[in-house]
Amino acid sequence: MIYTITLNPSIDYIVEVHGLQLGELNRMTRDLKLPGGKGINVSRVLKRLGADTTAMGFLGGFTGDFIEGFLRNEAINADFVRIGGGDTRINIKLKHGEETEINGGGPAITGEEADALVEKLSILREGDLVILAGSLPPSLPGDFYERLIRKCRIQGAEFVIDTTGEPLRRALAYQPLLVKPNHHELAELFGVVIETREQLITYGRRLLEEGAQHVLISMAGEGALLIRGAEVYHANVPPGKVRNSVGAGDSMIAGFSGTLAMGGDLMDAFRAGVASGSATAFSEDLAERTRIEELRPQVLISRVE
Ligand SMILES: Nc1ncnc2c1ncn2[C@@H]1O[C@H](COP(=O)(O)OP(=O)(O)O)[C@@H](O)[C@H]1O
Ligand SMILES: O=P(O)(O)OC[C@H]1O[C@](O)(COP(=O)(O)O)[C@@H](O)[C@@H]1O
Repeated sequence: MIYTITLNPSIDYIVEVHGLQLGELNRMTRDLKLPGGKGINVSRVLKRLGADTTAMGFLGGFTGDFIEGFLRNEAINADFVRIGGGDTRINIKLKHGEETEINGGGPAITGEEADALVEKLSILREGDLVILAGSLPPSLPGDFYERLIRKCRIQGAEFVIDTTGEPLRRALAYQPLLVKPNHHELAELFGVVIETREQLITYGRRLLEEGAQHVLISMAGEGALLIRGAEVYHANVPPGKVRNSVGAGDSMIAGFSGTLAMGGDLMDAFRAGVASGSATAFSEDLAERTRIEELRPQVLISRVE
């Protein structure tokens, strides 16, 4: 069974404004509300790829109700801790020729609510996969991901983690099946400027040395690198018109992890990851299966080292 954990879900409020004028009244030319947060996006894409998951994390208020209802409509199992201290955040995705994102901090979560989520993980069994993804709401302690990971390990489950900074760093020692920084997050993690593919590989390898089993470095329209042991592979992205890159990284994690979990080999997983990421970048909402299947054969993988 695959579980996703989103500690800080969101409603993604996608707003399009032509000719945005700061300091003036602007009218939306289009808007759309979607459930968001990294683990929730992974659950939605995995459902489309034919894998059932249970989505977990924290939800609160009317925004939490919206997300639960949306997941129910898509027949995705949800087992969230309901919080009393505020509404799940609303993240603004402003399309004005470019994409500008304004993400909320997140509601207050009490110690008891945090404990309740850890307790829910007692359901995990050997062979399960847990995908932990997204930012930590500010009210949770910095080591909360580590607490969840320790619980996964005690229960015998594998885990994937997609977060940034110190929580990602600390997760490495527990040997995640996959980490997927984008090129900016990798540079930020090591406090360096990265300008070449060689530098990406050097710092990607450090994540392996610190414990990760596989490292995917996503580079938006430039494709991705996969590092495992001494091997390094590059994948291009297929051609297409970019409509919405929000959720592209989450879709990549879903395609990669889902393929491995369903018994596919590493190159199948890499190809599915890139095709899923690009299919989302070329769609309004997250990618549909048909689009992913259409792009899959167009992803060309080459061994770099
Ligand atoms: N502009 C794009 N054109 C084609 N594919 C894209 C584009 N942006 C993202 N993707 C696909 O999605 C994957 C993840 O995107 P990226 O933006 O690097 O991740 P994140 O959303 O985590 O920042 C990329 O490796 C690629 O396969
Ligand atoms: O938890 P964070 O880092 O604030 O990110 C949350 C945001 O990331 C998303 O999950 C999209 O992530 P990606 O574009 O990296 O795939 C949005 O749905 C959400 O608004």
